[in-house]
Amino acid sequence: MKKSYGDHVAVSGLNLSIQQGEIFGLLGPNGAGKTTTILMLLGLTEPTSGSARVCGLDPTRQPLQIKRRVGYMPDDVGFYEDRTALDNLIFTAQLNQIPLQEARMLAEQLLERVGLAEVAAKKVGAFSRGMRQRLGIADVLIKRPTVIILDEPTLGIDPEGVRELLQLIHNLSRKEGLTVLLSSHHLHQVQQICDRVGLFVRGELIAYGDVPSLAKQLDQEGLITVELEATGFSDAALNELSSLEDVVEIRGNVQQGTDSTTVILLGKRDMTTEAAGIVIRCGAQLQSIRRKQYGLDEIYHRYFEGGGLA
Ligand SMILES: Nc1ncnc2c1ncn2[C@@H]1O[C@H](COP(=O)(O)OP(=O)(O)OP(=O)(O)O)[C@@H](O)[C@H]1O
Repeated sequence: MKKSYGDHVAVSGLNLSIQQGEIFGLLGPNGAGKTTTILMLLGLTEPTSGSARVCGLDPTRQPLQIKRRVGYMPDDVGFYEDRTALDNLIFTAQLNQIPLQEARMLAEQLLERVGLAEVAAKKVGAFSRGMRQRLGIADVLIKRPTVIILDEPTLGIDPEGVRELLQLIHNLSRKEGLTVLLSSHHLHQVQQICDRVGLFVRGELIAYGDVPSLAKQLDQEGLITVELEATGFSDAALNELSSLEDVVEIRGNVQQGTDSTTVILLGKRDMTTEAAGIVIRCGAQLQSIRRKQYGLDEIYHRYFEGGGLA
C-alpha cells in the first residue's frame, strides 16, 4: 500500500498483516505516516497504489461495512461538550442504529467498564483529558466493533491515567478478543501492552515484530555490546581487551570522583566471559559485567532521533 500527496510520499510500500485478537502498535515520530495508514485502513483516504483488507473487506470499496466493524478513536476525540457522558454515548449508539432502550443500557455498561459510571451525568466539557480518552474508548465500543483503531490514545494524559487506559485496552483485547491497532510515539508505554510493534520512519515501516525480535533485527549491524564496571582498572587491561579477536570498538570511562571505570565493548560475538577473565587477571576488581540488551526506547532513540547506542 502506498500513499502520496502530490510529490510527497506519506506512506511507501507498506506490507503488513495484523492478526485477529492482537494488539499492534504503530510507532513513529510526527509525520511518519501513521495517521495516513489508519485513514487508508478506514477507507477515509484512498491509497495511491495497492490495497488493504480489514476484516476481509476492502476499505476503498466497502467503507460503510468497515465503519460498522471498526471503531476509530482519533487523537482528538470530539464530543458534545454541553451534553453528559451518558447522552454522548447514547447519541453515538443511535447513529449506529441501536434502539434507544438498548443504547441506554449499553452506554451505562460501558461507562462502568471504562471507570466513568460516577460521572455519567456530568457534562463532557468538564472532563479531563484522561476522562475524555476513556469516554472515547466507550464511544468506539458502543457499536460492538471487532477491530478498534486508536490514534495516539495516551496523548496528554498523566502517567497514572496512561497506566489505567492501557490496562483497559489490554483487558478489552484479552477478554473480548478485540483486535487493536494503536499509534503512538511513546515507546515505553506501547511496549507494555503490544503483542507486536511496527516502527515507521518517513513513511516506511522499517521493522516490525515483538519487542525482543525487533531489538535483535535492529541490533547495531549484529554487534554485541558488553558493559562492565571495575575498580583498579589499568591500561594493561584496556589493551588486552582491545586486542581480543572480533572487538570492533572499546570505550573506557572513569567515573568522576571514584576509582571505578566503566568499559563498553562492542564485538562481533559475545565476549562477556573472556572480558571478565581479562579484568580479573589484570588485578582489577570486577563490580559488574553484563551483555547489554537494547530496549525499544534505545532503538527508537537511535532510529528516530539520530542518537547512537550507548
Ligand atoms: N492531506 C494531506 N495533504 C498533504 N500532505 C499530507 C496530508 N496528510 C498528511 N500529509 C503528510 O504526510 C506525512 C505523513 O503524515 P501523517 O499524519 O500520516 O503522520 P503521522 O505519523 O500520523 O504523524 P503524527 O504523529 O504527527 O500524527 C506528513 O509529512 C504529512 O505532512
